[in-house]
Amino acid sequence: MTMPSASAPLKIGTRGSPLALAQAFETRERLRAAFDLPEDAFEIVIIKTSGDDRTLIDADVPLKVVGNKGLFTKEIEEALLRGDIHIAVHSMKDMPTVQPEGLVLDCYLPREDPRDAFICPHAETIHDLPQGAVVGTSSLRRRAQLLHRRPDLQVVEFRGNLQTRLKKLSDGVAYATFLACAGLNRMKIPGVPQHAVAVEDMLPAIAQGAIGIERRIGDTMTESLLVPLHDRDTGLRIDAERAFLARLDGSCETPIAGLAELDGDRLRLRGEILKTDGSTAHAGEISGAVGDGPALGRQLAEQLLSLAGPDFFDHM
Ligand SMILES: NCc1[nH]cc(CCC(=O)O)c1CC(=O)O
Repeated sequence: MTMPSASAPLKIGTRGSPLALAQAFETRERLRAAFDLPEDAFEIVIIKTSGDDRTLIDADVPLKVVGNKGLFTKEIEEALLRGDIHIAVHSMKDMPTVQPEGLVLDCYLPREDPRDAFICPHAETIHDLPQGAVVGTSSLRRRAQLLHRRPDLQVVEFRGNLQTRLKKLSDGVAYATFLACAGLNRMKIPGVPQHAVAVEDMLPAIAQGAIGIERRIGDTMTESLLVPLHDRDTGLRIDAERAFLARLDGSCETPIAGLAELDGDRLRLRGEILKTDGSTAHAGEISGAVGDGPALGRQLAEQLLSLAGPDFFDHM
């Protein structure tokens, strides 16, 4: 196969946020090491997405009103389809369960810590928060899970990059907030008052902590370059979690959480769906052979759907 080179570099498409760039650099480094290539055999191509639009992001409206799935990916996928880039690097948590015609997303880097991080200078867990404390988050899932366990808390909308959010904490706008451990670990920001949240307290978002690499169907050159990058265990876990999500996806506004873990040849999948206000939650788990992840995901989804009943999805 023809290797990428300085005169014909492999073009890596990414958003321009610090986290997205860290993920693109990790992808480049893994490719470079796998094929012993120089850095200039790769070109990082920054693509602006609707999700990056400042007027939308900074406006004081909940993110769900702006739109959710696909918000950060549409323009990048268009560049991929046009052939402007060879691969696109994504946080799998932000990816819809179905890709556009002509694209495939089946290469996953080794997953980072999937847990949420509790960011608070004064407390270590959500149970230590004072009665009625104000917590900032724009995530419907984190809001619902938090209120389910601590109905006394007050949740406020919290947006902006990590630095902005930390400033808001020190300014007293909120007492605590949450971020994904994966993002914090990948950006290697020192001095953040963070504690990983037990998954029993807050089950992560589907695919949290996983990076996926998308390509064009039929681009066999790129396909073979990605072979050594794929992490099998991550793939088995993400396949189970995304099958669970796909079966529930009709309920687009309902907070959904899920986490698959491997133990030898067994896969254990935990899942949870909640009312947005945290008043009700339905959780369950299922175990089976590692290769049966997608079937287990669908089964667990069916289980939770029947527990919840038809009236649960009031936003459908
Ligand atoms: N929705 C934004 C987003 N997409 C992926 C991550 C974190 C990294 C990851 O989960 O891989 C974040 C930020 C956050 O939740 O703190």
